[in-house]
Amino acid sequence: MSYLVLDRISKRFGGFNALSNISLSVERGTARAVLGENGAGKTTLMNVLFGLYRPTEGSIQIDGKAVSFRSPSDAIANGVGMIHQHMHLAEALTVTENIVLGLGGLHSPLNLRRHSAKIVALSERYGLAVEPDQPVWKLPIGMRQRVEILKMLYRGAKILVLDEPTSVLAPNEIDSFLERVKALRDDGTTILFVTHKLDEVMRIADTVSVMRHGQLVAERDIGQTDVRQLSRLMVGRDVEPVRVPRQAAPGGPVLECVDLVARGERGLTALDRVSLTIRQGEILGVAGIDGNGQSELAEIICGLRKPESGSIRAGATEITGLGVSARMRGSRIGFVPEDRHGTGLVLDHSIATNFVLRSFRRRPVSRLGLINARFIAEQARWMMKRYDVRSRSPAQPARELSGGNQQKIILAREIEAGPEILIVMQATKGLDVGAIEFVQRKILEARDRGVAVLYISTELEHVAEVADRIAVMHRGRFTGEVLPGEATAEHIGLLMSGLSVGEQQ
Ligand SMILES: Nc1ncnc2c1ncn2[C@@H]1O[C@H](COP(=O)(O)OP(=O)(O)OP(=O)(O)O)[C@@H](O)[C@H]1O
Repeated sequence: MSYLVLDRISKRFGGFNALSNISLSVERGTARAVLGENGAGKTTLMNVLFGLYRPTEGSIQIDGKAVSFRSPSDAIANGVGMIHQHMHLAEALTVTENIVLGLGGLHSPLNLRRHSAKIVALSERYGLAVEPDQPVWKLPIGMRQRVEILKMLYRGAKILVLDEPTSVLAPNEIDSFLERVKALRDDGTTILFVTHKLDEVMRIADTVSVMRHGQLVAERDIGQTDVRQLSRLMVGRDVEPVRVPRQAAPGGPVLECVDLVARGERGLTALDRVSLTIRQGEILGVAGIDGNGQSELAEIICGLRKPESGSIRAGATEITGLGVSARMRGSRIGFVPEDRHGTGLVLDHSIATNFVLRSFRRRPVSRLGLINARFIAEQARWMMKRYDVRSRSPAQPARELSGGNQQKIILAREIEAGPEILIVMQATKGLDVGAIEFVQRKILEARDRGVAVLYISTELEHVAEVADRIAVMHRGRFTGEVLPGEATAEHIGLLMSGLSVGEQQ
């Protein structure tokens, strides 16, 4: 019998079947990829395995023994650890404190030192280097993720569930992360990982399960399949990169930034004299490894952050000193932020309410301070259809939707406000191939209506698909500008790491 068996698992939320009769078996010391469109039920299935949800029907067996989890601590006690898409560490505590938090008996510094030594030994064994005494807020994302993994291994996890683990990592961190996962598997840990990235599946999975609409639709050994087949199994059709020929040449300048200088959270220079111009009906792509000033650039243009010096013009208007509401008013600037949960949506509010976050003070959404609920509901139905937001009702809280559907809500709200300038950060992160195609198409349609788009992403291949020009950012500066199709990924990669061609070792 297989090491892990999920037997006919179903999960209903109200009248909605999120999982229907899923049976899945994984051998010890192998890696199973779980693929599927946004909303297919992957996270729900993993949450059932980790004790966050109780299945409506079905059972779980580990190593031949029936188990039933009422909570994540039950799952952990039975050797199941999970690393979530959004990390759950206490920022103010150190790495060691985070790892041992909840284990009990930790009050003496001596105990902490003992734990620290064991954590270092564990991290060396798996090549998961961490600094035990550093507070978590000081750590880059990649290292935080290692802390989460160590936390689970420290509790004796034999089955590790990774939910879209690479979606938070920079391209240069992904390779070493995948190597670490392989090392864990080769050491006997059973891995289940959810991803949308088919190349990663091919690189580290031994077997793959494909889900669609809450059901298991296919299972393959990795040697029996390829990227094209998996993509078809996921979305039920072939998906090609979007190619939308432009309707007209770009017009005059719409957004002009000159010599923007800014400091980041820790007082270091985040932007070092950045200048850019985007014309009407043009997409300027900004590629770069996360944390090289992209967020600061977007926030300064939107008015969420003040530059130390430099100027910004939108059309003929100087907007440098204006706040965010003045810039958004009159629908000048649309913003799709990187942090969908914190900035993009109000998670506890309904889909319909999230659609009107920009416009609730204006007619026809409200009049004399009274909300027009009927209009909001009708508009929500229209927007959901137009943007393919899959949900049972406009009244469903945004929190309950899958990542791809949440992103479509933000995009719909920002594009339908009719902006002249659209700033999009990490538009495709965590999205399935079908949703990526959809989102890219909507952005290209906005371009063809004359919107000037700043498209910031760490996913280079997607920048190259939509941008008219690509500016590469490194340490707060533009290190080069290239035309998609003319520059190789290697050349852009060099610019991303601050080297020019010929400088590489
Ligand atoms: N707590 C909940 N209450 C109601 N519906 C939910 C809840 N959690 C998830 N759902 C619904 O279950 C379905 C599956 O969601 P799930 O998050 O598992 O999808 P996913 O495959 O992980 O998607 P993604 O790739 O976007 O993360 C979605 O339609 C979602 O709206």
